[in-house]
Amino acid sequence: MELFPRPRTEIAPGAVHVPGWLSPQRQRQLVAACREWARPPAGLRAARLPSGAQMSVRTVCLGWHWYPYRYSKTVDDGDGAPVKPLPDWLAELGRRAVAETCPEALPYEPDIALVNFYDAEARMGMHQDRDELSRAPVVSLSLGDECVFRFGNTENRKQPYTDVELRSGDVFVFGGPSRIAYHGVPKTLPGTADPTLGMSSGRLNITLRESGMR
Ligand SMILES: O=C(O)CCC(=O)C(=O)O
Ligand SMILES: [Fe+2]
Repeated sequence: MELFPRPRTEIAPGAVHVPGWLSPQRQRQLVAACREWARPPAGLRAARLPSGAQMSVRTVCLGWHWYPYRYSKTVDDGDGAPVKPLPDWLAELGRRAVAETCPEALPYEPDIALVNFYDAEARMGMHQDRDELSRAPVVSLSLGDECVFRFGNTENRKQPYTDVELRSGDVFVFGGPSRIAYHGVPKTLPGTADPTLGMSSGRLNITLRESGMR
């Protein structure tokens, strides 16, 4: 229980942070599921950017495999295996998040999940999520260690932006005028996770998206 419950906040038009949205039981279920998804084939790996640099975040994809800067049904930049399916229960969870934060975006049929794992050193630079054809909202679920999530503007990586603390169980939905806002994770706060969650260390983030592709 939070001594001072964190309020639901609209960070920018169309960008809503709902703290503590996932029950502890649901968080444990998601952590266990991520552990399964991370296994090969088509398991967890660090994507390589066009510059040649490897991302510090490791990712496993469901539904469609993302690599800089496109989607595929197979892991073209890795073992070549078919991407794992996105389970209906996870799409349903995304739908519930949209229904509670931006019902005008319904119906919502996410067919992509990117599962990101951050160790203590991992970060994600400011970027836009714009490899999807659909402009339906992105639903972001956080598990494990807290992080600083930087949510910016649609023009560039710089100010104005807002730093939001995302904790395990929080949902952050961005759509509408904020759908292609720049965002990133400048740092995580190692050691802040609840030990009963089933993760010894690190942070997991799941983003659900609609591809607009067939
Ligand atoms: O880890 C996060 O909270 C954000 C992840 C993200 O922006 C992405 O996967 O595109
Ligand atoms: Fe993103």
